[in-house]
Amino acid sequence: MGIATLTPSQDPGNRRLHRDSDVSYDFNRTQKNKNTEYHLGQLKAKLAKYRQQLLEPATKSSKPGEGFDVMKSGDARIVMIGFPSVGKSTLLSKTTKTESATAAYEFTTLTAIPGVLEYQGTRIQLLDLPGIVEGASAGRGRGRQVVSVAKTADLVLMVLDATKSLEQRRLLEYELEAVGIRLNKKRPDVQIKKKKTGGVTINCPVELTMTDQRTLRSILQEYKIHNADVMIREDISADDFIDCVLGNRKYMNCVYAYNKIDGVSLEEVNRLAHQPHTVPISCEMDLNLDYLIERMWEQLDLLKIYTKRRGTHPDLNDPVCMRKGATIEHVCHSIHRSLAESFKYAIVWGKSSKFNPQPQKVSFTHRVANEDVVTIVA
Ligand SMILES: Nc1nc2c(ncn2[C@@H]2O[C@H](COP(=O)(O)OP(=O)(O)OP(=O)(O)O)[C@@H](O)[C@H]2O)c(=O)[nH]1
Ligand SMILES: [K+]
Ligand SMILES: [Mg+2]
Repeated sequence: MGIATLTPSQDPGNRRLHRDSDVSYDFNRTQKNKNTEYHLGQLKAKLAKYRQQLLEPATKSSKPGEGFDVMKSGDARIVMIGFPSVGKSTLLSKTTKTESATAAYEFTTLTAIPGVLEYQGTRIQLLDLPGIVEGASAGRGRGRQVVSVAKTADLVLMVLDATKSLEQRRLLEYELEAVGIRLNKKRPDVQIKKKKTGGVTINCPVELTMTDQRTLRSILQEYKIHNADVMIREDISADDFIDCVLGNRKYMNCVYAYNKIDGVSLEEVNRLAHQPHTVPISCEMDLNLDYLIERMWEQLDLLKIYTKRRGTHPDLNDPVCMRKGATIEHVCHSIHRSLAESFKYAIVWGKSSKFNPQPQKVSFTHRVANEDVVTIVA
């Protein structure tokens, strides 16, 4: 039992505390941990602020055209991130009709090269990029350009060399995290509403096991937020909270592809295959590439929308693919450019219909759900 449940009225004079040395020891330790966590929380808030300042001038001064300006095309974009010579270009050449130069030396690829993956009736842009090096996010090599292109993707494909040290994955994750990308993580359920006066109120119906309100308040103070209503609906850490205060984090899905498994033991392949979001492949020997594409497609989380002309059956063979959060307006645009102009209303059947299984008449701003059937009335 936690000592915190004892109130003075339940235990006058704290007799139990004095008699039970184990408990008092625990109490001290908990107190000490709490202080450590508090100071660590403050330190992290300062660090995050400092990093942000480091990143800002570069983002502002970068002129259009300085990055890799490749037009987005197709239903979604996947960006390949990896160290030099792990096989990114080989993978692009194997899975798309685009040839990207490959060679045994590092930095063969010096710019962004787009290819198109065709899968399940969808066209997905796969972007080959230069390899990045440690310190990329701080400006080494073309690292900053590469990691900023990563932000434009719907999915990050981290390409790793199965014959190299396992450290490489953590190093790459660090580079992406440094520019505000969070991989395979949901945006924490936290709302911060700034006010003019009234101080800080923290509403938290769940128990916080990784941090406490004192730490969260000090983080707000660090960012000069002195008046705000904060609503926390899940057990977050101090880092999560800093992410929410900064508000510019990008939460992205990521698939880890370990290439060159032709050079490692079966045990190693087995171990890699059991890690979350991980697919072992060999580009050279054409191993597991189909499965990689299947897994990436799943992680893209696209919505399939079936269109139906009035008085006919829906066309189940040719869905329109949309990103999560898409509205009827997006559906119109992807059917035909001019459809949005003559739009009157739409009828939806499926999960997004308020009357499901009955249809609903909706407007431009209605959000569609996966496998909805939509009729556009123009
Ligand atoms: N053994 C083995 N070698 C591979 C495999 N895939 C690629 N390679 C080799 O790895 C080397 C680098 O491949 P690239 O595709 O140029 O690698 P990259 O990641 O695009 O490299 P940069 O553009 O320089 O960053 C080439 O010599 C490829 O032949 C594989 O599955 N197994
Ligand atoms: K190479
Ligand atoms: Mg390359």
